[in-house]
Amino acid sequence: MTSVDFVDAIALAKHRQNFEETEHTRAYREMLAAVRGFQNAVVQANPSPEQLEQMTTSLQQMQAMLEAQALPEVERWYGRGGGRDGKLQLVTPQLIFEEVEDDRIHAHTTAGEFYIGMNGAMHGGIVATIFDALLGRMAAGTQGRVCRTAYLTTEYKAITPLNQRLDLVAKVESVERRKRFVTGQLWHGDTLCATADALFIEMLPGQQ
Ligand SMILES: CCCCCCCCCC(=O)SCCNC(=O)CCNC(=O)[C@H](O)C(C)(C)COP(=O)(O)OP(=O)(O)OC[C@H]1O[C@@H](n2cnc3c(N)ncnc32)[C@H](O)[C@@H]1OP(=O)(O)O
Repeated sequence: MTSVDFVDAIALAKHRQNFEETEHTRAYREMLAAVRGFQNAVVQANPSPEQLEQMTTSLQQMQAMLEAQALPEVERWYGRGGGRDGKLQLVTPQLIFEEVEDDRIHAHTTAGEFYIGMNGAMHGGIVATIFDALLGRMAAGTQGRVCRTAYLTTEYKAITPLNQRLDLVAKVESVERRKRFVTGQLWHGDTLCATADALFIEMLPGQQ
């Protein structure tokens, strides 16, 4: 495939769906887990000036090491993967997929302190981002349909807690031509914390 082919979302998505986890990519997944751990720690501490200087220098060194190896999107591992452990990504807490059917998904997650809004509640934008990832996976279904979000509406019904298991349910409500209407629920135990409804549109060849 040439870089021109990757202007096409379907070509890019199909290329990226074809991803086999190896020992090397599992080590990358572990590194991302360490980044999550770091993010959770960094929001909770007020380090001393000496510690801050030391950490800033170390982070700048790691950043330079990564920048020297930067790759075009098509070649990166980031954003790929799937299966039970979900994608290699940092934009939401890790989603664990327990059941994936063509019209229903059950997943769970536990969000660390990094995703805090205020007073122990998850940030509302993160709740919506979790739904975009979950409902996007629902729209893709078991066949890996390539879809984009046309709209996503989220209702916040109760505080979404951090550091506790959250259960996520998604359903396809209806399908009309390229349109897939999907809904989602986010539960903490018996408490319904948030709901979402969204429209995903299946992409046409040539669309970005
Ligand atoms: C390689 C990467 C690809 C994989 C992606 C994984 C994505 C994960 C999910 C995302 O977060 S995507 C990022 C956020 N979404 C976007 O950036 C999408 C921006 N919008 C668009 O690109 C276009 O608007 C879109 C592709 C969604 C639709 O444009 P089209 O020109 O293909 O569709 P068209 O306008 O012809 O509409 C098709 C049908 O959907 C309906 N429709 C479109 N947008 C609508 C809307 N907002 N509300 C209600 N209906 C809508 C439209 O009326 C029509 O209905 P009918 O079939 O009944 O005629």
